[in-house]
Amino acid sequence: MNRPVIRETPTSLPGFRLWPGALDAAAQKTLMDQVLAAAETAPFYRPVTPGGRPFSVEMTGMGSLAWVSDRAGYRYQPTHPVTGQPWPPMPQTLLDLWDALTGWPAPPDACLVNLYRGEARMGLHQDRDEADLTAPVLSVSLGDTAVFRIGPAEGGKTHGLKLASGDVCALMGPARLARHGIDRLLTGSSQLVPGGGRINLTLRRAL
Ligand SMILES: O=C(O)CCC(=O)C(=O)O
Ligand SMILES: [Fe+2]
Repeated sequence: MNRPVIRETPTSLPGFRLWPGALDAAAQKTLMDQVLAAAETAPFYRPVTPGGRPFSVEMTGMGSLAWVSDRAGYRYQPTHPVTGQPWPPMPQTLLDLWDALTGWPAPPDACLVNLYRGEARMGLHQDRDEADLTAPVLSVSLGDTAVFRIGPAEGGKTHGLKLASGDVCALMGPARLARHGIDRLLTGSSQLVPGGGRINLTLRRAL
């Protein structure tokens, strides 16, 4: 993978960091191919909320753990909930990206892969199922541009910004528990995802 672009967009939320175009077209394609290869053994599936409502997003995972949701709740687990098999390994390119951008001394152990198609969205939430809530969350966008919404942990005003293919952002430090979600996709804005849509990779330290 090419060295990430160090250009960074300042944002009004301390600890929220955005690297527009961190992955160039070639790096996006390489990563897309790695995700598609992983999805051959760990297929995308549609989780349900603890209340039994299907997510509009389909998910899979990579790494020793991945986040799952079902009637029993939210958690990280070492196996795919449908196949029962271990998650495929996390590509080295993602481990390198984590190092380069977060500088966190320990590697991520979990990569959640979200697939958004059509009207799929993700409601405002905090990422707080991880053991150490001081470790960063690093998020990579591939495919269609999405309108991402983010605001302070405590509530109050949120703002929307576009995340395009190749953009990388992080929730770190004072923004680690920021509320965030995906309002909608700009459908057809990219051809990277076969069949259309957007893939988001979220690297975290679960344990
Ligand atoms: O798709 C995104 O950019 C956000 C995903 C997210 O917030 C999550 O999976 O927790
Ligand atoms: Fe999240």
